[in-house]
Amino acid sequence: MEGFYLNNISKYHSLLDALDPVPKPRIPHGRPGPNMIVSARIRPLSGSEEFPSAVFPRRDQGNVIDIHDLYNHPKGQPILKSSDYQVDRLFNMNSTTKEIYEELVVDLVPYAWNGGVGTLFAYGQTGSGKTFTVSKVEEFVGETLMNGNLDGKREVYITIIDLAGNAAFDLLNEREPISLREDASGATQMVGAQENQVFSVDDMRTMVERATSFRRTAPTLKNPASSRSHAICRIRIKNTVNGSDGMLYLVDLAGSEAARDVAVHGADRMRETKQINISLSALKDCIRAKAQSDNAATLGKEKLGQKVPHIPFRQSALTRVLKHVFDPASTRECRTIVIACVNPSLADVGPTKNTLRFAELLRVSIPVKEEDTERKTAMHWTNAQLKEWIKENSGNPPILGNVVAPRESGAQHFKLSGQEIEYRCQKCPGVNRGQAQAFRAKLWHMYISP
Ligand SMILES: Nc1ncnc2c1ncn2[C@@H]1O[C@H](COP(=O)(O)OP(=O)(O)OP(=O)(O)O)[C@@H](O)[C@H]1O
Repeated sequence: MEGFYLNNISKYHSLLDALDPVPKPRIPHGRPGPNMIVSARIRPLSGSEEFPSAVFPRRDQGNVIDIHDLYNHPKGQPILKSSDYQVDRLFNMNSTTKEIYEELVVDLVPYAWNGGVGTLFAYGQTGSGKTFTVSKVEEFVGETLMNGNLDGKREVYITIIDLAGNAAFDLLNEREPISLREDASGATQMVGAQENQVFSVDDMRTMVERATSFRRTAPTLKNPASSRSHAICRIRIKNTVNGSDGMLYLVDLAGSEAARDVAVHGADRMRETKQINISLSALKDCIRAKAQSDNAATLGKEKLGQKVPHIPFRQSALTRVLKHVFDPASTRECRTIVIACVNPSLADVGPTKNTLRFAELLRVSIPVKEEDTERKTAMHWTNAQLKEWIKENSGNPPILGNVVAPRESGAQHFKLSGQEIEYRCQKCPGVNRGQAQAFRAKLWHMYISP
């Protein structure tokens, strides 16, 4: 496949140039639930990358990511196959980890400081930037915890382990094997793992670096130092006065690798890849089931006696350690942040689509109709109200030429942010009330709400 892409790079560029410059709008299907945010980070192409980017983020248009793949049409010329995906938060090639930390992660720290359980996962294909992101986030978390700006007195302890298949190892103790056992309360304990107290930012940095040096890596086609295990950094924030301890779990998952990527390696590597993929698949099942269960709770389905999904957290060591995130019986409040990491290269477009398809599945979506009164109002405006709203909200530069007089068909034309838009009201032939409302919602979403 890479040969096909390589031979058709100029064709790819010409197909991209011919694309409609106004991307397809995407109607949001809801807004994120309070306890789970699903984000994506697109890393820059590396200097040595021979393929162009196939990933086009639209951060200011509802966090949509367009992917343009090249399809080898059996009966003729290659054609573009385009798809788009939407996440709750999107970070593009220029975003720094500091920005990601400040926009997405920083709130988890005071949340855990005050007794909550916060978890961050980075997942994605091998070489997509998971370790790059999580290791920096760990450093920033250390700074926030240790800078003395959080109220109250706490003690901070850190444990860092890695999981390879069902075996677990202590990365703060030279990768000594440890065991995972359930205690009487059903919580999974990392038996034998060191828990070190952290007194300063430097302490935290040193421990994270030590753990990284013991992490198991091996070269893959995409990454010469690919992490072949899942690393879990657990930070326990002990409340020495009262209340329960807060927890932060920062999880750098092993990269998913397609069989073709490991084809050059031996049977052991194939087995290892299979193990990684099995545990990632178990994790996906659990996060997905949890998202559905949260959705059901939000919509009140469980009250109506409808079945809530079973969460299979016993399927792997990884999901057992992270049981608190999924366990419906848990009484502790948890917040989870998912970062889907993406390498934008055209050669990686297949795994990228898988990563983003899964990110979409994880989103807990609270229906906009029921929850977002502002949007609900937007959907019920009259045409005169819509005109007024466009006039007032089109920002800078304002709508050019204002709203053009209605045409015979009943359609109105106006320019918003430099783009000509045709608004079709319900008087237009073939447009019913619902479609007119949906169109207003689309406008709202694309141009105003983000
Ligand atoms: N946002 C970024 N900016 C610059 N370089 C990056 C970025 N993200 C990743 N890289 C670089 O890309 C390479 C692969 O990144 P990294 O090791 O974090 O990938 P990974 O997803 O953890 O891979 P694996 O699953 O194989 O361990 C590294 O050389 C890293 O420095």
